[in-house]
Parts: sequence; structure tokens; C-alpha cells
Amino acid sequence: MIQAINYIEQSLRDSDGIQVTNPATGELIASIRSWSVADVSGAIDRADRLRPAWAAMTAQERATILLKWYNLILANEDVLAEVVTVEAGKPLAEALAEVRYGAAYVQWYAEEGKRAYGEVIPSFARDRRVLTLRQPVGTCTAITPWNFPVAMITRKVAPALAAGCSIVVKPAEATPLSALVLEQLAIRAGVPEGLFAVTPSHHSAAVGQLFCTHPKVRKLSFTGSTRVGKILMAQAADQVLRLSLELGGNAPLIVMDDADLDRAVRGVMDAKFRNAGQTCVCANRILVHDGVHDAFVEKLAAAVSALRVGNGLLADTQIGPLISPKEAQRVSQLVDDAVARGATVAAQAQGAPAESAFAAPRVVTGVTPDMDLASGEIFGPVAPVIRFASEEEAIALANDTPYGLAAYLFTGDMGRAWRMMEALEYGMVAINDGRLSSEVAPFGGVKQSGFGREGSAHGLMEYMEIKYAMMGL
Ligand SMILES: NC(=O)C1=CN([C@@H]2O[C@H](COP(=O)(O)OP(=O)(O)OC[C@H]3O[C@@H](n4cnc5c(N)ncnc54)[C@H](OP(=O)(O)O)[C@@H]3O)[C@@H](O)[C@H]2O)C=CC1
Ligand SMILES: O=C(O)CCCC(=O)O
Repeated sequence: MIQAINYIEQSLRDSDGIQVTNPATGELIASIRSWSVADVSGAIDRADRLRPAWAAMTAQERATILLKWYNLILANEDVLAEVVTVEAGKPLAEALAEVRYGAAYVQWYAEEGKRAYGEVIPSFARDRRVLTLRQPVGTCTAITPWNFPVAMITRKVAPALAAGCSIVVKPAEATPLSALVLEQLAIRAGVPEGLFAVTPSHHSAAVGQLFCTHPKVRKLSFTGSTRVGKILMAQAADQVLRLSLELGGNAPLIVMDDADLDRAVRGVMDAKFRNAGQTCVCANRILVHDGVHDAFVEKLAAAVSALRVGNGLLADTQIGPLISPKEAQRVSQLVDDAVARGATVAAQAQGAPAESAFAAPRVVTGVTPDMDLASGEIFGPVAPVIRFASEEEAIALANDTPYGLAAYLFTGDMGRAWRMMEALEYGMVAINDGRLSSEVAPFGGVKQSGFGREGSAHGLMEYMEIKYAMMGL
């Protein structure tokens, strides 16, 4: 932490700043500068002034700097992981995995930026030539959440910089420290100071509005709740601003009666309990075929009861706190409501201190789709189990939600896997596995989970425009 504090010294302020606390202990970690809307506006102007020189560089020159940034992130991975753990709560091993995952986006886009090819299209006339080129969108903005304080930044900033854009980022108020360290490492790598600017602010709504209305801004990329995504989309209409929205999810995880149950349990442990259930791709409803329901629940209950809950800095912790005591209370209320309506807590891990940000990992059976535990995004370590009797019913239940981000399917029949994968109305489907996130793959949703893709070659195109050039001979 001391090294991290050295990196971000300039951002540290007295008690009037943003108070960053450790969710595991409630302790104050740092008080940092909260940017005013006028200051953020100035940061956008500056990023816009620096942009043309950056865009004029070759992709290879930008790649060299991005690869330096990648190496600096890895060289400082322990520092960054500790910052992630103390500000977001996730266990140190998971924090380190996030830092490496986040760094991988920087490496990927350093390389992919060199492949932003145009086309020569067979012409519509003998005396005309038709071509396209890819050009950077311009000055971009991003708003990021607290659940992945490193990776949600790098997967927006790396493609933006690789494409030749500048970008101003407002991180979540709960987790600005990782973002500030990333910014300092980027500057050390050679990214001109201000081209990628981090502007933590108490005034999230006003900064969001500024990002949508500042005349120099050409794009906003947002990861967070569907509620805020809708506000931003409405605000962006006035400027016809380009948007990428990565919003909430309600991921089904379907276990068919021909599935390998041990594999399915491992899948739930990955897809449900990663980051204590606080990811938008976390399995939110475990749909289990009648024929294997009891056997599956028994295995899942054993695995969940054995989870070790505690402070993320302790070596054997598997489940850290939620981001705040309020979130833990909200998750408990969802479980209480389901139980009052007939559901049962079939298993619970021990060790979550009461009246804190910790929430006990639980398996809840007898859940029906009308319960809030099944219809909303839980964002906590609770696995609600819903029974079904046929493939058709599983698909109908899975698709019966306004969300469409990720879905998981466990089956031993490859024909069924293909058929069901096609029928699931989701941007991402994992078959016989609980993890699908990777810098090489396009991450994103359909329906009210948003639009746009992050990662892969598609993620670069979010920061580029196609220009069509026609030449008469
Ligand atoms: N898709 C995903 O990855 C995520 C989904 N969620 C879902 O959202 C729920 C609530 O989480 P929460 O953190 O409140 O998510 P939010 O959508 O409120 O926050 C995400 C980001 O948006 C900012 N923000 C908040 N209000 C506005 C606004 N009016 N205009 C512009 N930016 C705004 C936040 O800033 P600040 O924090 O500084 O207020 C933060 O940087 C979770 O329980 C979960 O269901 C949450 C996080 C990530
Ligand atoms: O919850 C999120 O928004 C972050 C996605 C996590 C991932 O990349 O897997």
C-alpha cells in the first residue's frame, strides 16, 4: 500500500475528499481529491488537445508504449492486487488474477491496434475506386464500476489508446485508487499525461451528464447498472453520442439431466461465487432438471458450506466482503423475502460476521421465477435453485428476463448443447464451463444488458469509425 500511496500522492487530500474505505474492516484507507465538474471539463479539453499528436503516431509507436504499460502493470502486480483487495474486498488471489486479466487487455490491444485494416472493395463502376479506412473515434469518456477496479478500466482504455483516441475515466467512488495507480503507470510508460485521465468525483450524476454533453466528447463507454445506463442513453441522445453500454445481467445456469454433475457444481462455484457473486456475468438463477435436482443440490450444498469467508488479505479466504454493509443487507433481504414466500436455505457457509459488509454464501432451493431473488440481479454469494422438467421449459425460463448478458449450460449431449446455445437470448453462452471472460473474446450483452463489445478485435472497433473513400479515376 505504501508504494501505491507514493504513486498517487498528488491525488491525496484531506478530509473533504473521497473517503475510500476497506469493506472488510470499515477502515478509512485514503481520502483523495474529488474532481469538480469544471475540472473534469478541463480534463476533457486537455485530452482533446493532446489527441491529434497521439493519433498521428504509427500504430507500432503506440503499441510500444502500451506494451511498456503492460509490463509496468505486471511489474507492480502485487501492489495493485493489494490495492484492489483493500478497496474492493476481493481475496488477494482473485485480485491478482484480476490485475493479470486487466493487463492482458493492454497487451492484446497493443497488438491488435496494428491490425485496424481498411478494405479495397470491388467497385460499382469502371472509373471509380472504393475504399474504406478505420479512423479513431476521437476523445472518449468512460464510467466504470467498483467490482473490477482494474480490468474494467484497461478494457476500455487500452483499445481507445491503441485506436488513437484520448480518454477521460471516472471510476466508481468506492474504488478510485486502482484507477489512479493505473494512470500513473501509464504516464511512466510514456502515455502523455492527460491523454488518459482519471477523474474520481463525488458528483457522478453531473459528471455523467458532462460526458454526454461536452462538445468535444465523441464516445462514452459505461459499465454498471441498467438503471444508470438508461439515464446515460437518454442524455447521450442530444449529441447523438456513440455509446457502449455493459449493463446488468440475470444469468441462468442450466443443468440438464444428462450433465456431469461434478463439473456442473464446479461451474456454479466459478460462475456464481467469483468476487462473492458481484459480477454482471455471475450465475443468478441455477435452473436444474427435475431428474437430477436432489443429487445436484446435495453436491452444491457441500461445496458452498465449505467456502471460507473472511478478510481478503488472509491467505485462505475464498469469499471476501461485499462492497458495503448496505449491499450485504440488501442481499440478506432478498433471501429473507424468498424464504417468507416458501423457499428454503439448503446450505450456508460459516464465518460471515453479522452487521458488516460480509454476506454468507448460501444455496436457496424451492425458488420460483416470481421471487425477487430470481427476477433481479443478486450481486451477492447466493445461489437460488429453480426446478424445470424439459428442455423447452429451461429455455423459456432462461429467456424470461429483460436481461441478456451471459448464460451457462451443462449437458453431455452436444446436439442439445448447440440447439440450446442458439435458443438462449444472450450475448455470451458458456457450455460445460463456468468462466468465459477473456481479452480474446467479445464480452457484451443483448436486450437491457446493453450493446457494444469489449475484448477481441470487436472491442477495438468500438473506438474506430469507418470512413468510405470513393476515388474517380
Ligand atoms: N454490469 C456491471 O458490471 C455492474 C452492475 N452493477 C449493478 O448495479 C447495482 C448497483 O451498483 P452501483 O455501483 O450502484 O452501479 P451504478 O450503475 O450506480 O454505478 C456504476 C458507475 O456509474 C456511476 N454512476 C452512478 N450514478 C450515475 C449517474 N446518474 N450518471 C453517471 N454515472 C453514474 C457510479 O459512480 P459512483 O459509484 O461514484 O456513484 C459508478 O462509477 C449492483 O447491485 C449491480 O446489480 C453494478 C456494478 C457493475
Ligand atoms: O461484472 C462486470 O461488469 C465485469 C465483468 C467481469 C468479467 O470481465 O468477467
